[in-house]
Amino acid sequence: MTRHSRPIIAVVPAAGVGSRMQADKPKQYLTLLGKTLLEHTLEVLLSYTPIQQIILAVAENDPYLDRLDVIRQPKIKIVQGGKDRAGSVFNGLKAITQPHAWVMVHDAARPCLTHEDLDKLLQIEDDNGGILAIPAVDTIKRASAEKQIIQTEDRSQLWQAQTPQFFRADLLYRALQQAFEHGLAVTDEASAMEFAGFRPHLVAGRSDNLKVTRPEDLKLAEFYLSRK
Ligand SMILES: Nc1ccn([C@@H]2O[C@H](COP(=O)(O)OP(=O)(O)OP(=O)(O)O)[C@@H](O)[C@H]2O)c(=O)n1
Ligand SMILES: C[C@](O)(CO)[C@H](O)COP(=O)(O)O
Repeated sequence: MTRHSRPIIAVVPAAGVGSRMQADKPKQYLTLLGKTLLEHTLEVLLSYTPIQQIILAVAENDPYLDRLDVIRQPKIKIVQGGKDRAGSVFNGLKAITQPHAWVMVHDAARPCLTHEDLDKLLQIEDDNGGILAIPAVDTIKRASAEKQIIQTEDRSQLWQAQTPQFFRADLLYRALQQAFEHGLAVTDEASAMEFAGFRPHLVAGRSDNLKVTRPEDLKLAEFYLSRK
């Protein structure tokens, strides 16, 4: 199976409530430049031709999804999300039917992703897979439970993980299963793959591929999208 012949499937976890956003609806349905955050994210993936299918994991009884025309695109398949992000991703993986597929897991909350970064990720072809990430640019502090700064970390080898995270779908499925069985708290796919013994590659991404998480992130994301 060469790099160019493997099926590429995107799994988009979009079943969160966005509690840190403190908004009146889940953040993926907040509007930027006249479209929801989810529409922006899906449009980036739909327009990236190497992606053959998008599996979208949404909350059970999501009352917003049906209002979006984009979800009726034939490339998009809807599945029910899980109790946490990893559960939503796992449900998405279960819906992949293509043998030898590779999966790009991308947060619905990251609408500013570029095809330029996707191209970089697509260069990965060994079973370790890889993720977009940015090197730490601030001084990093480790704080005690009382949030008192107790020490400064060496940031020279620290990176902030982003998404997409790109792996062979079958290997990621098994790695997540193993992580769940061992009660591992999985906040990204790479942590499950590392637990399974793989060494995912770090691919330097753009710092504007932010995850919209807190209220102030929305205007920043809108600014980045306006420059596209
Ligand atoms: N049970 C969940 C929880 C999160 N997500 C998705 O995972 C992505 C990244 O998670 P995060 O930014 O934490 O989103 P939320 O969990 O919605 O935010 P919060 O933690 O502030 O509630 C988001 O696109 C979110 O919709 C998901 O699919 N299923
Ligand atoms: C997957 C991720 O975006 C990589 O940084 C991050 O772990 C998601 O964390 P969240 O708390 O679920 O937003």
